[in-house]
Amino acid sequence: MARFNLKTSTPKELKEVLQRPAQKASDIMGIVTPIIESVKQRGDVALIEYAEKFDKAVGLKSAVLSAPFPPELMQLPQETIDAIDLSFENIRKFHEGQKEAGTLVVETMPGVRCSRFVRPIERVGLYIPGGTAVLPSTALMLGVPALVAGCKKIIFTSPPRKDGSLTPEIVYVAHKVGAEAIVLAGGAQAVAALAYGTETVPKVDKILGPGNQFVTAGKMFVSNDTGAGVSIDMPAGPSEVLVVADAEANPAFVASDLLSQAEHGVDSQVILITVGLTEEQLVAIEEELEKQALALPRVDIVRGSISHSVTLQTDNIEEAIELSNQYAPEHLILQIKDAAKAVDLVQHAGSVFIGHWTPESVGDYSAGVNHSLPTYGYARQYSGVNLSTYVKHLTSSELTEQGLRNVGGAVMQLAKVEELEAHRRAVGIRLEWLDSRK
Ligand SMILES: NC(=O)c1ccc[n+]([C@@H]2O[C@H](COP(=O)([O-])OP(=O)(O)OC[C@H]3O[C@@H](n4cnc5c(N)ncnc54)[C@H](O)[C@@H]3O)[C@@H](O)[C@H]2O)c1
Ligand SMILES: N[C@H](CO)Cc1c[nH]c[nH+]1
Ligand SMILES: [Zn+2]
Repeated sequence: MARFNLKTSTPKELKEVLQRPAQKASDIMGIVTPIIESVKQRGDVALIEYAEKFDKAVGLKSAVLSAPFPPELMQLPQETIDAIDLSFENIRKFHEGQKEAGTLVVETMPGVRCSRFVRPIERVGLYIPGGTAVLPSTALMLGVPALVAGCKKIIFTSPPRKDGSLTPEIVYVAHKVGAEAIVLAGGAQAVAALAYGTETVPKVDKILGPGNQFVTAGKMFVSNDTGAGVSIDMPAGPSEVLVVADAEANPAFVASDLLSQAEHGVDSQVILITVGLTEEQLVAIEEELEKQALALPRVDIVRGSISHSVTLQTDNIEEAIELSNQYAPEHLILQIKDAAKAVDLVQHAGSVFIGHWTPESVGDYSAGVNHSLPTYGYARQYSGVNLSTYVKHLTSSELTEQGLRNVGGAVMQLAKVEELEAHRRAVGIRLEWLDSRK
């Protein structure tokens, strides 16, 4: 990885090296717009055609597999079932813990009661990536909170395999979370099917899930189409990790964490920020990186992602976290002395992994935190998927006669300022009625 030193680099240089590779790509919208239009116009036929074209899936008779899912489609080794079940439970517990205590009620003035309460989003479409790697863990990360939140209709979508089938792990998770159907489609076409509906794909209210640039662009497109009436979770694109390591960090652990995200795709990006390391310590990490990378089955993908990844050298933790905040990584790993304390300095990150015994992989699969997180620097303004991603907050107001007397004057005055006479009268007519009874 190319090295840069905070002391000798200009702010312009730093901005440049911290740019995401995906942001350098051009005209993705130009590619996804005709795909979305085609699904809108031609429905299932288009889905099946795109599955043949992009996923090389043959023999697809239907674009949808509906529940109840046949047991033969979810045959799995017992150790995989056990791993899914354990992860399911941890994810369920953590998201269950996020439930709000109940209705929030505030009496803003005597007789003026304002409340806020929660309702689940009824129909959710969950995108499970399946291009370079099939990710049943994402099915867990998206499906379990939907179940906990009480969403009525859960629809999965994932690219089919070349023989037109789905991986049994995804079918098993769909069954466990009570999904109604699995759409056999990936990319922007899957997003379009969920947003507009087709002959067999039910339209949903919200689309969630990570994916490559085509998926992310598709989600952005449909969420901007007021005719679609669909929202999205966030832009969750190519995986990224930023590791902060000081002299206490084990070079082998640091390298393994960088590689765990580098292997996702050539457009993944991994950043290492070192704190006060000697040349010898830096070289030790670089050597580990090379040694471990060469032993990986996905070494070619790693070569691609490492080619646009960098090491930044700093002198202290404050500088390191400041740079990390500037980058706003999807995952931030702190392999430093007193790592838990440094979390106070973190302003922008999707999910933080604290200390030497917390590899990011535990969050990807089984710890309980969600792995569907904002990338491209959107951790500045978006949260990762969590229970609130699946619900809406409604508010209510309830006034007594006294309450209307207390607040009515202000309402009438502001309505007058805005020259909205009917608004003013809706209050005035009631106050007059109350006065007439005196
Ligand atoms: N941010 C997160 O929380 C998070 C979580 C998990 C995975 N990820 C990321 O999700 C991504 C998954 O990407 P993936 O590619 O493996 O799977 P994917 O399912 O997102 O994309 C595969 C689909 O892309 C479409 N596609 C491929 N080439 C195309 C082209 N030339 N034109 C139009 N459409 C095309 C096809 O329809 C295909 O089905 C990875 O980058 C991974 O790092 C992110
Ligand atoms: N690290 C990915 C999120 O960026 C999620 C994942 C799934 N499987 C393995 N990892
Ligand atoms: Zn991962």
